[in-house]
Amino acid sequence: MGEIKEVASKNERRTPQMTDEADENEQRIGICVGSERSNGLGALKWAIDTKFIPMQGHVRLLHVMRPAPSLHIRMGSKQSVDPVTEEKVLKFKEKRLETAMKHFEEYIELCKRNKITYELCYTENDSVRRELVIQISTLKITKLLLQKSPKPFLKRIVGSESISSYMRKNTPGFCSLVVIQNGVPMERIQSRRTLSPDLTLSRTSSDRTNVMSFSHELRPPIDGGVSLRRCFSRPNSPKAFISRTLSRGARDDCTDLNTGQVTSKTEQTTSLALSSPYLPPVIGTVHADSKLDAQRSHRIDLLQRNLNEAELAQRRPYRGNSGEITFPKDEEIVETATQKLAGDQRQRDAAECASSTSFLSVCCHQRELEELKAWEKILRKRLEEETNNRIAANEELERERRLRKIAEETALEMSKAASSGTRTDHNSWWQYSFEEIEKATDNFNAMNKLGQGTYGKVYKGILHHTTVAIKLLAKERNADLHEFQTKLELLSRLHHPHLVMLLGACPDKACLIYEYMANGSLEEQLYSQRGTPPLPWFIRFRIFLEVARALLFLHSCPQRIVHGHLKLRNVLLDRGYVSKITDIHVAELVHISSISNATTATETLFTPTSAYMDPHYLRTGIVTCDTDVYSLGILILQLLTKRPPLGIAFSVEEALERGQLHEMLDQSAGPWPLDEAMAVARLGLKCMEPKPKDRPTLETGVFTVLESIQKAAGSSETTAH
Ligand SMILES: Nc1ncnc2c1ncn2[C@@H]1O[C@H](COP(=O)(O)OP(=O)(O)OP(=O)(O)O)[C@@H](O)[C@H]1O
Repeated sequence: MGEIKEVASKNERRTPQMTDEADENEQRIGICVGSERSNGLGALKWAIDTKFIPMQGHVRLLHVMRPAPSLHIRMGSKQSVDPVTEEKVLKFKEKRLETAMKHFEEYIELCKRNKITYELCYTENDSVRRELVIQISTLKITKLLLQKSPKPFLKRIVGSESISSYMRKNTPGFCSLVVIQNGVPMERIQSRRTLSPDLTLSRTSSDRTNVMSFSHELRPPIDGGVSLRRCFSRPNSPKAFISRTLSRGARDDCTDLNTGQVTSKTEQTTSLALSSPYLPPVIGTVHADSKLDAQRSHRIDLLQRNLNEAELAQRRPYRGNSGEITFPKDEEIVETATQKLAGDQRQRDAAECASSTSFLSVCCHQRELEELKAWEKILRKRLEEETNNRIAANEELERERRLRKIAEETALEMSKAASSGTRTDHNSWWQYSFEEIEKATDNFNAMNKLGQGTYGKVYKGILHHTTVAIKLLAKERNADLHEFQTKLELLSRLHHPHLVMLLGACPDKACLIYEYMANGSLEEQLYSQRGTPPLPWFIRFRIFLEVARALLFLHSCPQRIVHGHLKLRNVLLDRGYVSKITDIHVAELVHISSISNATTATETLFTPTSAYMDPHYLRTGIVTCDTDVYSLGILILQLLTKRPPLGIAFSVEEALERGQLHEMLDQSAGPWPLDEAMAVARLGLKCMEPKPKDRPTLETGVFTVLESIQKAAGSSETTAH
């Protein structure tokens, strides 16, 4: 506050008369100081930065506060005075003024830094916007800067008109309005209203309360009343100000407790005007010294009035103790009048204190209640959402716990089964209803369709907040329920990092639910069908090994599972391009006898893809684990060359013989390490030997080569990341 005084003292040169008598051509800039810190400060900054306010210029900072509500108390009515309440009022008013002054602090600091003189115009009115228009007229503001702020929470709910739009419509013609938003002027409006400054002084009936008692002669501000305007050229200490306002006359406005509306009582005001001269409509700079003088003079006015009253009442002769008729002495009259004045004043202040405190609390409570109700609504909604989320999360957790338990039990049983050769009938897959599947796929919405294979359509879906792939098997493939469930039992127990996991099923409608593989099939990636960049050679090297590991796992299961139709489309890639084999629901049906290590496939159970098919199987109809090795050979050569399976072995063999393999390699995979590529190409050809006995075994022949080339691939992949 000290600093404020220092700056403000520079303004003492500007008297109200000076302000009022300023040159008609002078630009009078006003800035609306909102109750939020951001609301107006940006406008001032803009005005300074753009020299809208010239160097050593002058600005009027207009801040309107809503008045403290109060009750009308009839003068002279008897009220018991509670000294504590008086103190409360004092504190309340002190706080209020401090609040008002705080709004100005940063503005003053900014003006001071930029050598701009200022006037602080603090007024109170129920309608901030209307008061601003009145201020424009009164202060003859020619340019008003208004910072547009985002609609506050309650305003949004209530949907009331913003100050800026009101000002757009009501700013007097002589004043142009500049609306600043986000530090830039959004609009410059020369109002269409053509009212002269004087005409715009006319107020509405509710404003009149505060204006009709204004005097054109310069009278001091006595009342800090509900809508009375105050202007400071320098901030007085709140205490000093409060003591002034507390010594004022009675209020001229009444408040309806039911509506909370402050209304005027003309009769009351008129009588008050005699004793409570208000600030003149010409708002200029009023110095603290002159205010103090004025205050003193006002007190004398009051005293004078009381003296007159007392004199009238007491000038009557009275009978003394001795029985003689005497007239009261002057000192006695003065004494009585002074006592009456003090008594009246105490009574008024106490009454006002009690009423304003109670009404204030009613109003505050009403407002708080409204806000609280709005908040309560929002919080209730949030609480509901959070409760639902928590319930869903708990359910999911519970389900996962159950699944984990099942998985653990299954693993235990499997290991037991592996050692004892027995099978368990315990379900290890999660069962979903068809309604759940429909909901998960949005009724099998075409947008969710991932593809279609020999056995049915595949959809993307969300089950329990998890993305899954749902394979809806074609009807004719729907085996009897018991058989289907038996298959599921086996498939769901196949857990391997390079096998697509079967998460569950809907046996009634033959739906299989798999983990979702975000990067689709190897075929889609190799031919960039998803618009993704080509797979680099080192990822392809890694995939060879991953697929071989998955095959070895299947072949090593107690039931010895042959995949039977391994191909690019049956190898899927997850988000991190880790490959996993899918579609083993057909292969699992082929149980290889532990004695012969071979079985005959029936047409319905085993439908190989011809180009990938092992010639041995085509010749004999017997599938063995070597059948998968043959398919792996084709897959390797395809990933090296990006060529179709038919005739691929012949082409690669020839290229190798000519020492021209590099011509065959898929150049989009990047610079292949040639030695490693040749080693893999040879391995692929070996896997494709027509006779199974000439093919390498996975454990020895295949892994030896694939693992040896991984070093080159591994270091390149690490560098690529
Ligand atoms: N788990 C999955 N995650 C993501 N996409 C998948 C998944 N399973 C299948 N797809 C997509 O659905 C397509 C069809 O798969 P599906 O297994 O039904 O047929 P296919 O393997 O392409 O052909 P076929 O049945 O003849 O072997 C795949 O190409 C793939 O793009």
